Amino acid sequence: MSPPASTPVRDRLRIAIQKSGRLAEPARALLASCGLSWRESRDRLFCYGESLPVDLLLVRDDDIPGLIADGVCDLGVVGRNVLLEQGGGRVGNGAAPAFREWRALGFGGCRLALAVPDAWDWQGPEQLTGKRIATSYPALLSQWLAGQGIAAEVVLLSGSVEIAPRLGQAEAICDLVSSGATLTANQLKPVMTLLESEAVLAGPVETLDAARGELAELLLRRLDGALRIRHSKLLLFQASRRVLPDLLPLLPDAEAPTVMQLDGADDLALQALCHGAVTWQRLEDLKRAGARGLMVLPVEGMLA
Ligand SMILES: Nc1ncnc2c1ncn2[C@@H]1O[C@H](COP(=O)(O)OP(=O)(O)OP(=O)(O)O)[C@@H](O)[C@H]1O
Ligand SMILES: O=P(O)(O)OC[C@H]1O[C@H](OP(=O)(O)OP(=O)(O)O)[C@H](O)[C@@H]1O
Ligand SMILES: [Mg+2]
Repeated sequence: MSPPASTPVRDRLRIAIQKSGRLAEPARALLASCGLSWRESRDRLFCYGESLPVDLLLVRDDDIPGLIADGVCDLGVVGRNVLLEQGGGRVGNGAAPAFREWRALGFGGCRLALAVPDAWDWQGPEQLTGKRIATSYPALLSQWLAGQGIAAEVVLLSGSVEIAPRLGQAEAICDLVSSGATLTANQLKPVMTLLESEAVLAGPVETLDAARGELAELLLRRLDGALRIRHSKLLLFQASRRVLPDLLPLLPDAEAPTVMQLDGADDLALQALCHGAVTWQRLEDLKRAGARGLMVLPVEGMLA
């Protein structure tokens, strides 16, 4: 996308993140783990990138897709729910897609679900025909209803959607669910999942210009490394060669372990990068299978 004539060309990359809210801190922490650091402006709405020419813009999450579409920022961290809702809304209005998901980031997990009063005997989506459904996600709900071939009325609310059935504004709702506590507190039950969501790195559909494109590539490489090792641990231990066939099946999530021979012909030192949880239970299983001197180390960084 070429910037409007009045927009000066930028050679610094600009990333929008939520100013405050669920995604604010994890987004910042993830970018910091990619080696980015910033100096904050006094109004705390803009952070100037110090370690790399990558600046942060602190905004409401709902504004992030539009800022990317307008070229005001290059990338953004936002819920998939918001990105797809706004994308659906734009396409519904005849606009071309301007932003897309570049990476799933593994935090901010929730789902967009359809919920009905506990008392309903839920038989299936056709029960929604002619009903009013309250939601803050009209585009995603309308798409889903159209896909199911159901004619229902979409009632738009910007928040506190779960209370709508009790207020008589709607018979059902479609909203984000995480623990399910808000639904339960409002005597509602989830019956369909429309979307599994998490925080994503969003970027433009079109490629960025050379300078910012290179910065974005660098950031993506670091991000992929950071995401890959997020739950990884380095496992060090020793074992006899003959128990290796018993140990390896206990490490299904490990990259091919490094095996070093120790002085005694039968003695090995092993080093395995495990991408799944290394629990106490797992360590005890490995010990039982013949591993000795087990040690679990955190992984600070990785570049493939
Ligand atoms: N209950 C939840 N559990 C986990 N993640 C959630 C939950 N609710 C929302 N999210 C995710 O976090 C994102 C941000 O939620 P938050 O409540 O902070 O947004 P907001 O109130 O719209 O903030 P803003 O003030 O920036 O507009 C949501 O779009 C969604 O992707
Ligand atoms: O399943 P749960 O864990 O209960 O979470 C779901 C609730 O969380 C979000 O609301 P939030 O707390 O952000 O309030 P808001 O919608 O008024 O911003 C969402 O809109 C649901 O209401
Ligand atoms: Mg918001």
